Parts: sequence; structure tokens; C-alpha cells
Amino acid sequence: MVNICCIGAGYVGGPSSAVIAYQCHDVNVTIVDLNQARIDAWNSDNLPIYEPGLDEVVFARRGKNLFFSTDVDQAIIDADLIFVSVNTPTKKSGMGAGMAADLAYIETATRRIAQVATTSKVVIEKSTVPCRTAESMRTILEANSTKGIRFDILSNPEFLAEGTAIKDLQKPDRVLIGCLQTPEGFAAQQKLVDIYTRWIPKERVITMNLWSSELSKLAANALLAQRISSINALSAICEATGADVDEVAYACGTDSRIGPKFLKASVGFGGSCFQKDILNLVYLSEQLYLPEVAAYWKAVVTMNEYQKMRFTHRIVRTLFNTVTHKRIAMLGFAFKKDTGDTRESAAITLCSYLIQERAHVALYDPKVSAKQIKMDLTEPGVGTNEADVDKHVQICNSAYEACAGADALVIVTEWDEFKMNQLDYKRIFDSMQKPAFVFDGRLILDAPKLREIGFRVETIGKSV
Ligand SMILES: NC(=O)C1=CN([C@@H]2O[C@H](COP(=O)(O)OP(=O)(O)OC[C@H]3O[C@@H](n4cnc5c(N)ncnc54)[C@H](O)[C@@H]3O)[C@@H](O)[C@H]2O)C=CC1
Ligand SMILES: O=C(O)[C@H]1O[C@H](OP(=O)(O)OP(=O)(O)OC[C@H]2O[C@@H](n3ccc(=O)[nH]c3=O)[C@H](O)[C@@H]2O)[C@H](O)[C@@H](O)[C@@H]1O
Repeated sequence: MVNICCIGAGYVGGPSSAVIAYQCHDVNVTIVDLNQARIDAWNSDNLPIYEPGLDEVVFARRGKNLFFSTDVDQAIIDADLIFVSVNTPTKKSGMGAGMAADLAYIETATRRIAQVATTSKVVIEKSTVPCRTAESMRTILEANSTKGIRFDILSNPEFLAEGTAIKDLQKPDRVLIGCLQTPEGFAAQQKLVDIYTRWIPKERVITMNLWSSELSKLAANALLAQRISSINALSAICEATGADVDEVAYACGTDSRIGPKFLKASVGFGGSCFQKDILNLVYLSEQLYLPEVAAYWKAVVTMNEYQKMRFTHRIVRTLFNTVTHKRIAMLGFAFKKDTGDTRESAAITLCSYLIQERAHVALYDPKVSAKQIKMDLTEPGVGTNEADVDKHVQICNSAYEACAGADALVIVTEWDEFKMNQLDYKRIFDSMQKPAFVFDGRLILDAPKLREIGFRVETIGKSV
């Protein structure tokens, strides 16, 4: 029986390893984390992550060939293959602060493996890391390995998107496995290929060298984010000219060379990775003395910040240049629908700007807790503190509650339950101050129908 250990029971480690257990009943999968509360939640009926389809996968295999534990050492000792799936956030201080990836968690996990392993292991870099991180991991492992133990390193970046993680893992576009181009490297690579090809067609499991694999992950996220910033840049032109961004996206997306995906204009991309990974690429380019390349990728993030700011300015301008003491209903706080994750959500920036304008923000999100919202809005650097939040933010239990008495409602996350066929917009209109404004930051509403009800509607990428 093959034993797999995954270090890091987060958004990636949890779902990706659970799917391996689900697909390969003869493989033992143990997911470990230092965070006791997180592991307790994985072992409970209330999993720590909201992800469609995740409960079914976990509940089907937990206690059979899928285990969650804080006993990191034992899981390392027992494992043949070890996924390192720990967080790699942007560094907050020191060299490269605000741009480079913080590799401290990777290094701690790697050193732990070296310290406690008693047999040879294949160590798999699952976290998103700067190009050539595998080299540092290998150096640490080799310098600390004794007793003739062998460590082989693979790069196997993850491409799942939150909200569709289980679907993405069950039927991925591709799986990447990078290895050192040596006989031992190829042998290690084959072990992982043998796992994935149990449920993924062979031609979708792509093998390559370690450095290409590491860089491909950063490149894929940078290219995806670049498309969003491109369409968002065009949305500004649309608003100024009368062109309609949905029509422009459709016209461009039907060109098979461009393709239709990731061309939805929005309040700006969020999520834990796009910004982090682009900044990582920017830092790498700077380190390689490629300032033009760094500036090129940096512009994707700059455009995203601009989009969030532009949208807030539009709200303030439309509400007669002041939102002071006005009630603004914000629908959605997660960075996208079908997840409770708020990391880098555009909602945080928007909310903070509105509070600074002294608005009263009434927030509703179906999957984000009040505690999380408060934590996000009081993080250092966000621009608002606890007193601001207590004074200016109300967390509501429904969209109707948030909108009651509001001057404006703002769609920030594209949850299905905010769509026209799910919410009674006439009821909302009747409960709001007049004139009643709608700001659609996700292009999910039918503006002409809302206008028939009596709303004044402003939509990203469309002029009135
Ligand atoms: N969130 C996402 O959708 C995606 C994330 N990624 C990448 O995957 C990596 C992990 O991301 P997430 O799962 O979102 O992070 P996360 O923060 O949700 O989970 C990481 C977990 O690792 C644990 N951890 C840290 N150091 C540890 C150690 N030494 N021993 C045991 N546990 C330790 C933490 O306690 C935490 O629970 C990052 O590099 C990220 O860039 C890649 C694709 C998608
Ligand atoms: O490395 C990662 O963490 C992951 O990052 C993204 O996944 P994720 O951030 O979960 O979600 P996306 O669907 O990519 O959305 C990211 C942000 O872009 C926004 N977006 C997306 C698509 C679009 O057309 N327009 C748009 O504004 C979303 O609302 C969201 O705020 C990538 O899609 C995954 O392939 C990758 O594995």
C-alpha cells in the first residue's frame, strides 16, 4: 500500500489530497497541519472550508484511507510520497517585503522532513513557489539526510480554483509534474504519474523539468490575471464611450485565438494567489535584472487597484458626491462566489474606502462570518480600525436586511442568490431610500428590468 502524507491542510492540501484518497482506495492519505483547530474541523461534520462537493468526498473516505492529524512527524515517517502544501504568502518585512514569497513555511516543513524521515521519500512541492525553490529544498534535505536516505524532489503545482476545486481536481485540464532530468528524478516522477493516471487521462499528465514546472504555475496565474486586468481596462473605456464591455468581451472571445474565458469585467480580481504570484514574478524579474519585464507584470496589479478605486469613485460621484451617513448595502464579501474565502477580496478595499468616506455599510454574504469580516477590515494596512468598523459596519443576515433603508446597493460578489430570479428586487426597491441606486460590480443584473422597477443603475463597463 502506498502511503501519502500532505503537509498543510488548507484550501489546496485538504481538497487535493482528499480527491487522491477518493480516487485511489488502496492509497493511504494522511493530511497533517500544525493548526489543531483546523484539523479538528476536518475531523468534524463542519469542514473548515466551504467548497461544493467537498463534503461528499471527505465523508466518503475519512477514517478509511483518508486521515487528518496534527502528528506531522508520524505521517512523515510513514509516508512514501510527501506533498508540501503549506502557505507561501507575500513577505511582510525584510528583503523583498510586499513582493517576494515568504518561504519560511516551506523551509520549516522541509527541515522537519529531513529531521524525522527514517526511509527514502519523494518530496513534492505542491505550494506555489518562486522558480528554483526545489533547489533550496533539495539542498536542505541532502545536507540533513543521514543513514543513506534518499530524497527526490518533484514540482507538482496546483491549478484548482476555489468554488470549483473538486470539479477541477476530478477532471483537471492538466496535471504538471516536474523532475530533475536524471534517472532517479524520472523514477520519482513515474511514481506520481502512476497515482494521477488512475483517474486522469495520460495525455493530461504533463511531465517536464523542475524549473519549467515551477515557472509554469506563476506564468499561468499571471496570464489569467492579465486577461482580467485587460478587460477591466477596457471597461473604463466602455464607460466613457458608450461601448458595452459584455459585448466587447463576447466579440473578442469568439475569436478562437482569444477564447471566451476570464474576460468578465469586475470590481477587480481577488483571492490569495493572483496578486501574490504576480508580485512574485515581478520580484523574480527584478532579481534577474529585467526591469522592463518586472514593470510589464506589475501593471496587471496596478490596473486591478485602479479598478477598485474607480468603482468606489463612481459610487461616490453618483450619490451626489457624498456618501457620508448614507447606508450602502454591500452584497457579497467573498472574493468570488461559491467560496467563503475573503483573502484579497475586492470587497475589503471597497468597504474600507466607503468607511473612510464615512458611509454606513450594511454587509451581507451567505458564506462569510461576521468574525471574518471584522478581522479583514481591521488588518494592518487596510485603512480601517476596530472603532471604524464598530461605528460604520453592520453585518446582516440577508440581502433584504442589508438593503432595507439603504440609499444604494452594491453587488460585489457574483453569488447566484443575488441574481434577478432569486431576489425580489421590487421588494428591495420598496424598502430603500429614493432615489434608489444599484451598482453592479459583477454584471449579473438585468439593468433595463431594474430601471423599470424604478432603480437608477450603474454597471461596470456600461454607461447609463
Ligand atoms: N488557495 C488556492 O486556491 C490555491 C493555492 N495554491 C498555493 O498552495 C499553497 C497553499 O495555499 P492554501 O492551501 O490556500 O493555504 P492555507 O493557508 O489555506 O493552508 C496552508 C496550511 O499549511 C499549514 N502549515 C504551514 N506550515 C506548516 C508546517 N510546517 N507543518 C504543518 N502545517 C503547516 C498552515 O497551518 C495552513 O493550515 C500556497 O502556496 C498557494 O499559493 C495553489 C493553487 C490554488
Ligand atoms: O493559484 C491559485 O490560487 C489559483 O488562482 C486562480 O483561482 P482562484 O483565485 O481560486 O479563482 P478564479 O476563478 O481564478 O478567480 C480569481 C479572481 O478573479 C475574478 N475574475 C475571474 C474571472 C473573470 O473573468 N473575471 C474576474 O474578475 C474572480 O471574481 C476572483 O476575484 C486560478 O484560476 C487557479 O487556476 C489557480 O490555481
